[in-house]
Amino acid sequence: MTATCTNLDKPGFVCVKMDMGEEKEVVSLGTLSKKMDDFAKARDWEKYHSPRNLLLAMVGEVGELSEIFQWRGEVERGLPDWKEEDKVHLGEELSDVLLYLVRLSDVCGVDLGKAALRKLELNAIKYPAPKQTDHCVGEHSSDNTKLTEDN
Ligand SMILES: Nc1ccn([C@H]2C[C@H](O)[C@@H](COP(=O)(O)OP(=O)(O)OP(=O)(O)O)O2)c(=O)n1
Repeated sequence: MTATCTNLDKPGFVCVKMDMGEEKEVVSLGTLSKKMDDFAKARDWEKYHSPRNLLLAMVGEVGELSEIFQWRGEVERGLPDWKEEDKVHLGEELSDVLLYLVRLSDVCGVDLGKAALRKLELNAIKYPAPKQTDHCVGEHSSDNTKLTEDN
């Protein structure tokens, strides 16, 4: 990722220029956090958005998310056999969990993006990637990245 710019046509989206030159539209955690704050303020719901309430609400939504997978047996990546409406429902429940998580982090004064990046670094130290053998290592560093991403 090399540069970002605000996409004026699509509020909430940020256009990110990737290393290979292509552009991608993404939504930042900061945007979600701000929108949740606006949502709560507009309804005078800030008094309900205490850390404990938000945590319980999030856990409730994790339960709703779990129900979607309940009794289905193992599910293939990409959900190729799912109906479109089930995928939409999945997106809604995933969003509820994310929105409460973002809001919880916000009211606790935790910068979730920063904390998550730091945690990824700690994870990499705790679980080092296996050393690549001559057989695996390609000529370019991007080959090494690919190996890590696939793991
Ligand atoms: N006090 C509240 C209540 C709701 N929401 C927002 C965050 C969630 O994204 C969504 C949750 O709404 P519901 O509690 O109505 O839950 P569902 O949308 O899952 O509906 P249902 O439980 O009927 O399936 O609304 C919120 O911020 N604060």
